[in-house]
Amino acid sequence: MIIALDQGTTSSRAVLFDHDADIVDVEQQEFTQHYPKSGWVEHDANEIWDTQFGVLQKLVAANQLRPDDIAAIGITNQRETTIVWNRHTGEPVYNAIVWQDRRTAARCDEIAEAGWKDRIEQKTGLVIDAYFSASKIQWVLDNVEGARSLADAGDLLFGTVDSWLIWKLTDGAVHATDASNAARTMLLNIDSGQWDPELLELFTVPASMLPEVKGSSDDFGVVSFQGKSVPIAGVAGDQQAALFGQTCFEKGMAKNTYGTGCFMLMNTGSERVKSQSGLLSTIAWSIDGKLTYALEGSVFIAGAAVQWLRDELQFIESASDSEALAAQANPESNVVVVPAFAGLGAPHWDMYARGAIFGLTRDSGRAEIAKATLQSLAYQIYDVLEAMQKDSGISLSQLNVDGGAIANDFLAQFQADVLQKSVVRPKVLESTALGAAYLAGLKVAYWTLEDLSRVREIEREFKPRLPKEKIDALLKQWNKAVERSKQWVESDE
Ligand SMILES: Nc1ncnc2c1ncn2[C@@H]1O[C@H](COP(=O)(O)OP(=O)(O)O)[C@@H](O)[C@H]1O
Ligand SMILES: O=P(O)(O)OC[C@H](O)CO
Repeated sequence: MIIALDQGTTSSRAVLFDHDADIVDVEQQEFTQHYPKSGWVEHDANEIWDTQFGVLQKLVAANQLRPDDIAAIGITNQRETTIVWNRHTGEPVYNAIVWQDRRTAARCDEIAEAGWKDRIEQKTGLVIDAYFSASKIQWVLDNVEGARSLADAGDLLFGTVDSWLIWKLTDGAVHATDASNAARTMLLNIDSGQWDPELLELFTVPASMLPEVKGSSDDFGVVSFQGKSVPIAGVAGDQQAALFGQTCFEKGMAKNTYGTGCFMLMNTGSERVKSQSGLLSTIAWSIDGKLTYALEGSVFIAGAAVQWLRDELQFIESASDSEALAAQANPESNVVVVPAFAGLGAPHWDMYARGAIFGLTRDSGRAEIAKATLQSLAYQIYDVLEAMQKDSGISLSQLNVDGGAIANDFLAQFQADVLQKSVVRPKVLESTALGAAYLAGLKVAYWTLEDLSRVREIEREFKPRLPKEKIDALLKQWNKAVERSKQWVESDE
């Protein structure tokens, strides 16, 4: 069997897969989100480790696993989130700065104004935005007392969450990442797959802090377990892992994952596609020294908007209750929610947009707001899919979906309506974990690529039901709402 560790934005999961790629068991634990200031989002890196290791131990105990039962471990993770720790003590010097965190927006503006936009896009495939790790590392070095001098002395290490977990699991023996995660730092040249000295200088990051960049199906060291060694053999950023888990192995195949955010990725093969529409070019995976690229549309807030309904507005007790509440909404309601809580990602890229509710009338209530919130996920994906079809020149006939929030049938049906395309939901919604398991299993010859293409099963296909004229009218309102939420906060706020 293979164990996948899926370290997401809101929870840590350990998933056990058998040889048919069926889930045998899942253990999951949520952890604390810290919002120290408006626009800032942090995690405690030790809590990330404790919850991740805790669910691994629970999985092992619940299934009475012995070392020989586990062919390999795969790791997949929330990407870009930045951890800096001391290589001697193992202690993080600051909380993990989460991908959603906007604190470095002004620094990113400065870099853009200094004329770096095209050069950064050419090297990294990314747009200049606080989303990526580079400006976050610089922030830690510039703002945490003593960090800069420790870094200059070679005492600090940087890692995205995968590197942190690998380092902890191997007792500090391995400081490594894979190419798909490295591509999200804004420090990697995605053509060569190497760290880029010019970008390291721009973001003032000493090369000694950086992890070794390995393949996604590779040797990442071993975990000692009951006196034996279990290999860590697969690592990928969660969105690229989901693309792999959905067996999108061929150029032109795409998936969308509905988790905390939404991330649509299309495999573009061995060629990177330059986006004209605000999408990212990124490394999908690196296998046997061969890089595969993807076009990506990143939407920052998706399932997180449902958490907002649950936690801040307290309209529902659990995320899944949003489906029944939305069903009670007045069908004539024209409420539109723009969940730009962390600015807007693709294709708009506005760090200063903020969330808004439009079209409220005296009879708008919880149900109407819940429905509009779920609809906002589908509209955001419509915008990204349009951009992706334009950039790639490929028209998708259907959308492969996965992730926690697409278990919601209202959302899945509305997504099919908005796109006027079928939405195809696989049996295993945990494509992210599955992808990491596949990458690990391939490395240790537990599976072959042919095995993997055979095992994907569809649970349900949602076909469009609403007429195009109705959708066009809804999209017009959505576009108006998005325009009005842009540039809401000033850059110096
Ligand atoms: N039935 C549901 N309807 C709508 N949203 C849901 C549902 N179940 C989970 N979610 C949302 O999906 C997200 C969890 O999905 P998951 O794939 O576990 O995300 P992540 O990997 O980002 O932590 C949460 O933000 C939650 O609010
Ligand atoms: O934790 P998730 O699944 O929402 O994914 C987060 C992304 O990797 C951020 O880029």
